[in-house]
Amino acid sequence: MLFKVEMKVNLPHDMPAEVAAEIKAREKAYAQELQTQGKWRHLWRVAGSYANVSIFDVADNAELQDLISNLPLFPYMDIQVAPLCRHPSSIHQDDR
Ligand SMILES: O=C(O)C[C@H]1C=CC(=O)O1
Repeated sequence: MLFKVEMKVNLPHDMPAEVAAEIKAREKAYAQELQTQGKWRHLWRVAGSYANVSIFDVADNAELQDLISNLPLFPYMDIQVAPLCRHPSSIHQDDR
């Protein structure tokens, strides 16, 4: 199942820089592992914002919840999720 996930990061302004850097490093490693597994299909920065638009390919809602809630930045993000389905005009056969 495909999901569009929009994440906006809101780190506390008083968070020490080294704490933020450590969380971001863990987030990057986790995000890259999920991309390697094919579960995090697309990851795009929203220009001008500390936010991203992502496409996840997971078995079901429960797996998406599990993956997202384990993001190291999860406590500091506003997240919006939308389920996707194939567009009838799409020429991409791998869209599901
Ligand atoms: O930077 C972000 O958009 C937040 C988060 C998503 C992937 C990652 O490495 O950090």
